[in-house]
Amino acid sequence: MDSPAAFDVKIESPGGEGYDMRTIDWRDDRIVAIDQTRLPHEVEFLEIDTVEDLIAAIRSLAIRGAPAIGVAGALGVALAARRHPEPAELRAAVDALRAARPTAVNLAWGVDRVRARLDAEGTEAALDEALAVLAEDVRCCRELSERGARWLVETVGPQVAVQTHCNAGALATVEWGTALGVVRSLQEHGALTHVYASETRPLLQGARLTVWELAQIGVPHTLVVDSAAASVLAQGRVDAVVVGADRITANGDVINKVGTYPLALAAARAGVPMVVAAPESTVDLATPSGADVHIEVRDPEEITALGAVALAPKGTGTLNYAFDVTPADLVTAIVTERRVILPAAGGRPDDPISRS
Ligand SMILES: CSC[C@H]1O[C@H](OP(=O)(O)O)[C@H](O)[C@@H]1O
Repeated sequence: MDSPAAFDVKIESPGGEGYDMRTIDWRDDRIVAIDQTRLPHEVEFLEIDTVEDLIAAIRSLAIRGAPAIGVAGALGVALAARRHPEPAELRAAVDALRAARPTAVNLAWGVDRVRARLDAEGTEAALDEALAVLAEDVRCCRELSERGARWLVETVGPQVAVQTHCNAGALATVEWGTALGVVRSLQEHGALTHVYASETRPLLQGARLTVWELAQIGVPHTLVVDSAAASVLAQGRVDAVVVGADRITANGDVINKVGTYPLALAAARAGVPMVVAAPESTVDLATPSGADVHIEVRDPEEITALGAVALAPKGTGTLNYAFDVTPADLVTAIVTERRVILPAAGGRPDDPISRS
C-alpha cells in the first residue's frame, strides 16, 4: 500500500509540561497511578500497596480505561502474589480484582494472563509477565495509532477533523492512547485539523480528561455537550468519529462508553466513518456478540448529583448504564496494532485470515 504523500510529513507533536508521565506503572514494589478523579484540577499519584486499594481505585475510576485497567489487573496479580502468600487468600484477592468492573474485557485478560504465569512459575515470573503486559500496551497503542492515522488519511484525505467521545487517551492506557493516540499520530503527520470532544456525562471523561489531554499536546479542540454531538456531524464539521472500546465481540459489535451508539447512528446518517481504535487485547473472540456482554450499571448518584449539588429530586430513579453496544453494521473500521477490520462491510474480528 503506497503511503499517501500527506502521511510522509512528520512534525514534532508538542507535549505539554509533564504530559509524558505514565498513567500507571510499577515502582518500588508497588503500583503507581494517576488519580483520574482529581483531574483536571490536580495531578496526584496513588501509591497502591494492597489489592483492596487497587480494586477501590478501579471501581471509583481513579484508574480507568480498558487498556489501563488491563495493565492494572496484570500488575495487581503480581502485587497479590507478594502480599498474600497463603493460597486461599491469594485466590480470593485475585478473584475479587478480576470482578472489579465487568465490561472491559481487558481486566479479566490481564488478570488471567499473569495468574497463569504465577501458577506455573511463581511470584517473580508473575511480575515479569505483568511488566511485559505493561510494555506491550505502550507498543500496541503506538502501532494501532499509526495504523489508524494512515487509514484515515487514505480514506478521508490529507486533513482530518475528528469527533471523539469519553476518554481513550494516554489516561486510558499506559502512556499514548488509542483514539487520542490516533489523533496524536495524525498531529505528528501534520494531518489533524481539529478535535470535537463530547463531555461524556455523567462522569465527564471528555470534559475533564480528553480536553485536558488535548490542551497538553496543543491540539485545537472544541468541547460539546453529548446531545450536540449529532449536530456537529450533521453540520459536516468532522471527517471521522474515532473512539476507543472496552470490548469487541467476535462478530464486530463494539462495547464502549454510553453515548457511542447514538454517535454511530449520527455518523451513519452523516456519511462519516465510525472508527474504533483498540488493541487486540480488547477483542474478545470468546463472546459471540454485544448481546452477551454484561453492561455495568453504576450508582444513581452519579446522575442525580454533581458532588454535593443535587441535579434531580431526591430518590429519582435512574438507569445509569456505563456502556452501550454499537452493532457491527454501524462500525466502519476497527483498527488494532495488527489489522484494520471493516465490520460494516462484512469484516469480522474472528475471521481466521485477518487474525493471523
Ligand atoms: C482506551 S479505551 C477507554 C474506554 O474506557 C472508558 O470507560 P471508563 O472511563 O468507564 O473506564 C470508555 O469506554 C473509553 O472508550
